[in-house]
Amino acid sequence: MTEDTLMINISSPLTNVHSISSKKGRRLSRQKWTANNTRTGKRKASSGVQAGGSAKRRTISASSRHVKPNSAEREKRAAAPVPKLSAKARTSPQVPGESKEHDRTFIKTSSLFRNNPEIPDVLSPVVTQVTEKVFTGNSFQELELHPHLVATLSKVLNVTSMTSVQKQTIPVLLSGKDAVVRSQTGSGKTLAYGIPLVQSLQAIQPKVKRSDGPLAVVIVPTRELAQQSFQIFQKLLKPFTWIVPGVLMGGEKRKAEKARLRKGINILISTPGRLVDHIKNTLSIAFSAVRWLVLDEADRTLDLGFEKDLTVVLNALNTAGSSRQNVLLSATLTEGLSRLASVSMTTPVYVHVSEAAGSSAEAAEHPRQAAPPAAPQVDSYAVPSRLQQHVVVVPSKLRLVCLAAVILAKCKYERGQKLIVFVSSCEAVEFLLTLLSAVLSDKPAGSHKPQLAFGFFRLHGNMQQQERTEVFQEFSQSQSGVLLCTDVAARGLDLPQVTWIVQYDPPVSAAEYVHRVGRTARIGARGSGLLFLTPSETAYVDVLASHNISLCEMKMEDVLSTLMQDDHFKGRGRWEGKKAGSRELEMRERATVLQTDFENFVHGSPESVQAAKKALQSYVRAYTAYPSALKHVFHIRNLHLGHAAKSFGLRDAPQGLSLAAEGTTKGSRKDIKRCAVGFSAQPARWSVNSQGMCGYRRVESTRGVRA
Ligand SMILES: Nc1ncnc2c1ncn2[C@@H]1O[C@H](COP(=O)(O)OP(=O)(O)OP(=O)(O)O)[C@@H](O)[C@H]1O
Repeated sequence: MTEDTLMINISSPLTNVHSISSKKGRRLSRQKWTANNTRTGKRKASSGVQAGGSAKRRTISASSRHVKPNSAEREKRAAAPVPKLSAKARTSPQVPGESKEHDRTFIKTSSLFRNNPEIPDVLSPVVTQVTEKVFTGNSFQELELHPHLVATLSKVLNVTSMTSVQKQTIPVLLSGKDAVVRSQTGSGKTLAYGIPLVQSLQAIQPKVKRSDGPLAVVIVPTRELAQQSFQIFQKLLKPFTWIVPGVLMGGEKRKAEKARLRKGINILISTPGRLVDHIKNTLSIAFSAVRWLVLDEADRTLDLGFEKDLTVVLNALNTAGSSRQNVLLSATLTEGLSRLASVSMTTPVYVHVSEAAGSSAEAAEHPRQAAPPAAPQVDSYAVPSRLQQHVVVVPSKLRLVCLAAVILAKCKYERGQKLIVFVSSCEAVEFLLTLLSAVLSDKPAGSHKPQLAFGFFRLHGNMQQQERTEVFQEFSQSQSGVLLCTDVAARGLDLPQVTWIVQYDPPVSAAEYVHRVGRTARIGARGSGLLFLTPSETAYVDVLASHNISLCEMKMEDVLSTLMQDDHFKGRGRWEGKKAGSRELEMRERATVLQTDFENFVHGSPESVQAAKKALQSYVRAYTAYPSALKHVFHIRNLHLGHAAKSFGLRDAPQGLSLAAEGTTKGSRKDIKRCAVGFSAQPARWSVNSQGMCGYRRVESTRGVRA
């Protein structure tokens, strides 16, 4: 046994893998790599707990990233008494059908709590958070809208008073002007453009006919947002049945879409790629009647590399020649968006709600015309005032158990909590879904069927469209549960009653942070966010602060303390009621038990090991692709591959980890566009140094990279 490893013997009934949802697709994907996977009857874990070992002290040194234990500390540890080990493992009650698995004894879990970098205190700079007032005291009746439209707003959409962005935007758009609209997430931007659009189309005489084709084109970055916007138009158009909305998006059958286009769609909602597809291949698409162009989440549409597609769309619209109103909206205006505004718009009105909120009432009444926003304002993002933002600093090795503890705390020990967990790749979403749902399930007494007290859902770009739609609807309607997803769910989605946003893998920019966290605390509701950072990534807090975003630190120990409520993860209970510090020691032991469960599960079958490796590979690949402006925070050389492997339930850093471009699947490319950068053109060779840290150098090989 190494200095770093000790064995404890934990016996608890272990369960078979189970499915967590009635959905066939999800069940199948889980069963794929879990069919042979049973958890061992004996769990042997190394807790790394020393009898006299108090919690590692935090230091305030922000520069101490990946600090190795100094020699004095190492000596102290070496000298510390090591708990006596049981020579023989206790066996757990045998579950029928698990006898073979029980032969797998003496599995070691190397210490979770040793050799971690020290956790610096997070000193979030003091910033003045930009806030916006969500509601105004003004009702829609004050506007000159069709009475049926006002009635629909209150009866069908259940809205009566205007939000700030609606109060400022609707009159501008009703007057026929172009607008660039920025207001915080969940503030009602969809209706801010939807209401004037419907008001203007219903007033056209003679009445609009299907055969007129598109009168309005609404472009959104994701399929789910396209569906969501389409549904809102369906509701708004209830009294105006002669106006037909329609949606076009990737993943749907082109032939069916062509048929609908032929029949006639008046309000066309589409993702950019699919619209370009139809512009190129569908004869019946004609833009001569278009009067409105709306780019919702316009900065994201550019981010995703759709700039080319947008150029095709704009050219097609411009060639058709009709004059039209242009509207760009986003909670995060960027330079790219302003550039686009100057390309496609004439003297737009800039509606910036946060500016107005902080300035005089008169300014609030009169949005600025034509002048683009001043530079500092562009970088200050407003976030909902009832959003509580937290950050937790967790060493790589402990990430997985901390995530599990957060999920248990919210979903098992509290009621009615709905979480969204953002991770960086499709592979990691799939892997975590299977792992967490298997390991965090309960097995009620007298039953061999594991049960989850809450549902897990997943959403990423590698899923079939039908399943994406089903999951989106299911999670929307669910009262509680956890949605594991990539950034496909970061923008625009209005999922009701989401209470927590967990950013397990940090986002690629402050703007993406704002959009992700904006899936909660919508339209004046409360909500919370938790950002996971490793000790080497704490400078990200300063990056966010430069955009006026302030986070409050949550201590890792507080997160892990949930495990004290869950006797599934009870070790031998050696620390119970003993001297001071015993609670922390027991908590560490429980964390180790949980990690051992994860590792046993992963190493229970070659398929699951493979899935873990694939997920780790995609994580590392995503890590290499943070933009250069964030390399001082997220640099691959700061990533400890062995520690990162632990957070995927792997006992060691895998050999031959391929980071080649060919390993990137179609879906993950879409979801983590950043990951494609640099691999195919200039492959790098990865290596792990004696401390297990990653490094890379450029190589000529086109076959990619190996650790
Ligand atoms: N005037 C209103 N009164 C009450 N609820 C409203 C009002 N306007 C919109 N809402 C509701 O607020 C929620 C958020 O609206 P919406 O999705 O349009 O926000 P958003 O500003 O576009 O957010 P994001 O920036 O995240 O896309 C929706 O559920 C919508 O029905």
